[in-house]
Amino acid sequence: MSGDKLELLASLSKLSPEDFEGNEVERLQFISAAQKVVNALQTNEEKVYDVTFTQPIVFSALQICVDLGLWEAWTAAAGNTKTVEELSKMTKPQADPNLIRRLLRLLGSVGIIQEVGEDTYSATRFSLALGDKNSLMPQSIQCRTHHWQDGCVNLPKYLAKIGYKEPQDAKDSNYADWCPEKLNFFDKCVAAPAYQDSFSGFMTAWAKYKLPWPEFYDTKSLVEGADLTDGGVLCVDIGGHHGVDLTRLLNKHPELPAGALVLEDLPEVVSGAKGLSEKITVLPHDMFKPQPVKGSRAYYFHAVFHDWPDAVALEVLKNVGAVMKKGYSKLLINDIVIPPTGTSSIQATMDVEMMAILSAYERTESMWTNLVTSSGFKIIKIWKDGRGNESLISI
Ligand SMILES: C[S@@+](CC[C@H](N)C(=O)[O-])C[C@H]1O[C@@H](n2cnc3c(N)ncnc32)[C@H](O)[C@@H]1O
Repeated sequence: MSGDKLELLASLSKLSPEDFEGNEVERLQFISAAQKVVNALQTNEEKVYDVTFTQPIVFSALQICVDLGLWEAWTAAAGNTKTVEELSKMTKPQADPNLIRRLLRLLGSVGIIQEVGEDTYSATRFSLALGDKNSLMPQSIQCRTHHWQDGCVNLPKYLAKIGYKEPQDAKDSNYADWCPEKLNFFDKCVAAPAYQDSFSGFMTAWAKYKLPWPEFYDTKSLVEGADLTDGGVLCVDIGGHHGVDLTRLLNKHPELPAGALVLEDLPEVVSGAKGLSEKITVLPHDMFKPQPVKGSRAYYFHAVFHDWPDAVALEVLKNVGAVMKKGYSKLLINDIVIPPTGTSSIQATMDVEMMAILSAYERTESMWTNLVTSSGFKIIKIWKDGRGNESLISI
């Protein structure tokens, strides 16, 4: 290889997130450019090998090491350099050392762990996180096994079965088609606590990654225009899961009184909300039933409408519209707005996964306008997160 290519390789291989000093847009542009380089350099045979052969088996190896408690034990041992023999002794039940050797060789070859010598490995930032439940990475791996994996495998068969119509039926979904009990996604989560836990872990990890909404939406004017006397409510977070978004709002406005923030989700979901501020009222509620909190300053939905096709989303909007106070209440929808061009792979993946799991979709600006106007609302402004992922639609 020529000297300048070697120099370029050497400097690129030293890059870390810290080199971008919190400039997320630049970091993401760099990743996208690096992926284009890989695409340009790979032959078709290498590409098909990677997508069809490498990626599925790498995932299996990750899950097996989660099941064997290997990541957890290795992280507890500070991720220190270990031999295959030592690592296989950490597994429970104790696995055959040669089985572990072969899995680790695969994971070393794709950079999940680092090979430092013959049969010897050290941990990486990612493998350490795989062994730390607080990072929510093990739960996220489990979530693919519980939910995404079979849904993705079934989608081609399901689409052929329904004549390649765009899935729009929230009940007769691809998920229900493959699920042994024929349940839909959220019903399966309610029926099987382990499935709810893995989904909650994945979603909490993803919520942590997102830019907090009070950083790109003007929450100050929301608070200043609110009447919080006599138990007035500032914000109801509908489908708010474990309350991360209300916590972020409270962190920005710590002066808010108790009761000003209301977290709503299904009972099986809000029961998992731990360590919330006492200022946040937790209200188990099914959003398909009439909204119990009337005249709040804001009704906030984050990544909720992307779970539902328009016909169902309209029912939810109707329930909220019925309790909003004219000229005072605001509807805030924090979700992806698919751009006309240049959709990121994160946004496009979310869109097609929503098809596979829920017969749902991400929406373009005109799709949002149609949905919102069909329920008698009007978009006032779309606030972008500045990172090219989500936007806050203020109505
Ligand atoms: C994709 S998650 C988004 C959670 C959270 N807003 C966030 O952004 O992290 C969708 C949420 O809608 C909730 N959900 C589903 N069906 C619901 C229903 N009928 N009533 C209330 N919440 C529901 C789920 O439990 C889940 O927490």
